[in-house]
Amino acid sequence: MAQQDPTSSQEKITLDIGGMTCASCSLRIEKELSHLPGVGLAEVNLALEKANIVFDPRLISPHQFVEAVTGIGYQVRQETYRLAVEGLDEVPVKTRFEERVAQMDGVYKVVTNAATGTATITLLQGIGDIHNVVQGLEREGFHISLQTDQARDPKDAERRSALIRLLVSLMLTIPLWLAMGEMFVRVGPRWLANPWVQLTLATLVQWGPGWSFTRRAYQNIRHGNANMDVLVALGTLSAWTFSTYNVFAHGPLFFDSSATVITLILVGKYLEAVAKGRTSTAIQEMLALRPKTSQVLQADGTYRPTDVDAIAVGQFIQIRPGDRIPVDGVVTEGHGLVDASLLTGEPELQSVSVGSTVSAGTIHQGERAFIMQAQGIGQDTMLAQIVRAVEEAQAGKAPIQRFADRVSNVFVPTVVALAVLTFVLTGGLTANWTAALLHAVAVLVVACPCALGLATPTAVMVGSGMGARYGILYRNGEALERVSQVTRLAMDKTGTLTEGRPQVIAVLPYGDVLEAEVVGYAASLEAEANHPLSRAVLAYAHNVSRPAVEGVYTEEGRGVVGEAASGEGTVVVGTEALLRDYGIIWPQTWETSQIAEWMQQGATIIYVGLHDRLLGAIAIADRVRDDAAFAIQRLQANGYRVSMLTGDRLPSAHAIAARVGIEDVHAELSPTEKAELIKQWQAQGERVAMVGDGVNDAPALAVAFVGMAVATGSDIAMHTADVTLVRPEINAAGQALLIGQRTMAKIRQNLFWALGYNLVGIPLAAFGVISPALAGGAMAFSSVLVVTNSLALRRMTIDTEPSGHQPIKESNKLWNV
Ligand SMILES: Nc1ncnc2c1ncn2[C@@H]1O[C@H](COP(=O)(O)OP(=O)(O)OP(=O)(O)O)[C@@H](O)[C@H]1O
Ligand SMILES: [Cu+]
Repeated sequence: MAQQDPTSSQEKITLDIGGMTCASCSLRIEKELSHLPGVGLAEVNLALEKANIVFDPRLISPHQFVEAVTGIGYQVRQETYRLAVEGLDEVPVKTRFEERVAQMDGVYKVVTNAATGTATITLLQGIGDIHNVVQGLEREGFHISLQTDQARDPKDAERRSALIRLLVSLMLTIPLWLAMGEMFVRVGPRWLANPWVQLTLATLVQWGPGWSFTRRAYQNIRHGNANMDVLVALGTLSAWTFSTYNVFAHGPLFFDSSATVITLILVGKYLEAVAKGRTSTAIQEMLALRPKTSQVLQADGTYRPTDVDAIAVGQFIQIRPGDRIPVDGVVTEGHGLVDASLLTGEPELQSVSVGSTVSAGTIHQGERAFIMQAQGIGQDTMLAQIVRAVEEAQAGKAPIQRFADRVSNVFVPTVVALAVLTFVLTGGLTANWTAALLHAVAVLVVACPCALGLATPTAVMVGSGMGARYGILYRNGEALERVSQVTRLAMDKTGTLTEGRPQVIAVLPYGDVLEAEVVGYAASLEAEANHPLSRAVLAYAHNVSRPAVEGVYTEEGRGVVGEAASGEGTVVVGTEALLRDYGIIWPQTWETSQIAEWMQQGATIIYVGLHDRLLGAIAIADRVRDDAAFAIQRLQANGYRVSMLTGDRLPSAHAIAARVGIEDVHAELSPTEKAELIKQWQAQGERVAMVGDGVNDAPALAVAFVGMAVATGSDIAMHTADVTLVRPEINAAGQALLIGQRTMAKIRQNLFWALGYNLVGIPLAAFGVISPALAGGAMAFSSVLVVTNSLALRRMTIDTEPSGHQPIKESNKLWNV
């Protein structure tokens, strides 16, 4: 596989695809793209209208993707911008400009006009960002102004023209209904019954608003594909052709059928598009969290409103009460009260002061303004990362969809065959070829491949959007599906069940060793390590002198080792076993009762040794997360087995486990042993979700059926985890499982409905129980129903109280100093 070849480079792009009507379309595009050279993976999402492509940029360029997609009759949506460029009338400037622009990310086409001094740049939607292009060009020394700031969303235009088509179609069809009614109830003007009037109206519908179906059907058939349009076009065209023939042959007319089917399907498709648009509201809401302008410090010392896109790293920004924070950064003056609920789902306001980090998209709810300095802008902000993560999850396919894809692949040909069969059998048996044709037409238009195609992706979109609202990010549709099957949770102790902000609570020097010596040596080593325990030691040792050490390295899950620069020997900090391994002689009787007592209270003990001498021990305690006990109890009440895995000693582990209500404790595990244990459980048929913070549990996260990473700090780019919990709460793990279950239930419901609809609808149509017009209406609304059903997921309540159980009300204070 290309990804495993170290010499190949992989890039990923997302294209916006237009013109798809059902799963046959998305599968066809997928096939076309994945057969291109240099493409590793191509996934096309029908609901989002997006194609995700992983490719090797040295073998293929995005231009070829666009050609491939348009070549089989679909469009890649583009955005067009006009720029005024200074000096464009000089040939060298013009040439250089064209060269530069063409090389920029996402630029599909550039057309310059020397006479007007303007350039028209076409960007591929989803890849190109006009602000980046403009900034890049300005860095190259061009003087540019953007004339149309916001490209019109091509989807809006599509939707508008769809609405116009549907209204035109409706206006032309209503007279046909009246003509129909006239035959029965004798109302309405007589001339409507005139065959020529009917022919005119139906022809206008068929070749006006209905042309889009015929055109796309033709394009599909020409490329060896059969999609929904083929069914609609075949059905309506045969009704129309036969009626037209009958105008001359004086036979029965059923122009109203073809026109009604077209009108109803246009209505259905329009409603479907509107509903599909709503499945991504979670992301749009998140993007709207960014303000347009903010108060940025100018050279003259005043704060003035500045476009958020123009904020640079290092600039100072004034955040007034009620302001939205524009970029990621750190507070440099004053303090604030930040509401991050829309970003992470965390309901409580966080108070921030000088040195605290703040994230773009959060809201300042305090009384007074504070000043922050920009650190992360644009695509680097946590908000941007979250949005990207959600978008990626939404675009990917859940495994359950493969089933729908398989059905879709043969769906249209099967339906066409059934329609032919209906025509031949009904005609042959009854000799009524008019009825035979009507039945066949009904079969063609009642069959709905779109509901089947939309069943999974719309639910995945709404589900992952719901997750984002609660600060739960699924890596892809597969992760969403997997969490629904979890049977057991393995919880890491440090940083997961506890807050991951451990503090030194006591130092116990051995013999006549000085406390400063114990702390000093420990700090020298810990300065080079990256472990929550290191931070605790360093914070405690901030005014203790640290002896120089060399060649420091980390013994994963055991401690840190180095050489004293003074030549006194090896310095070791970590577990008792580690110190023994390095030849430190353990004193027979030494304060063991004191240490045991600390461990009983949940503290972690680390030891410090030099050469062969024990210098002492440091006790470090971490607060248990506020909601841990409640969340664990809730998980257990919901039937999950919960276990604790830790590298720490058993007594300390038991102390914490008792506090949160976990009975199954596995202590003194190395990172690989944690992974082994999970493998063992999985071999016994359990599906394990490992919840960890990514420090020393990456192997376990990787082997687990589901890896859930509790995000620490502002780095949520945890690409190895299936689920990232942005909100630092254990309860989020349970909510992640719940959202997965609900989403999968919704998908099953959708698939059941979509399949059942076709299984019932097609026979009914074949036996003439439903007329073609009714069939068309049913088909249109069945897909609307599927999307609406997915949207109902948004109303799911993720309550935070356990059902029937009271949260344990126990003091969370770990240490009584
Ligand atoms: N940087 C370090 N300094 C000192 N001791 C360490 C260090 N890293 C690990 N240790 C020792 O090794 C033990 C196991 O470490 P490990 O990182 O595997 O687990 P942990 O952080 O205690 O807990 P958990 O496994 O729950 O995350 C720790 O309890 C500690 O005694
Ligand atoms: Cu349909």
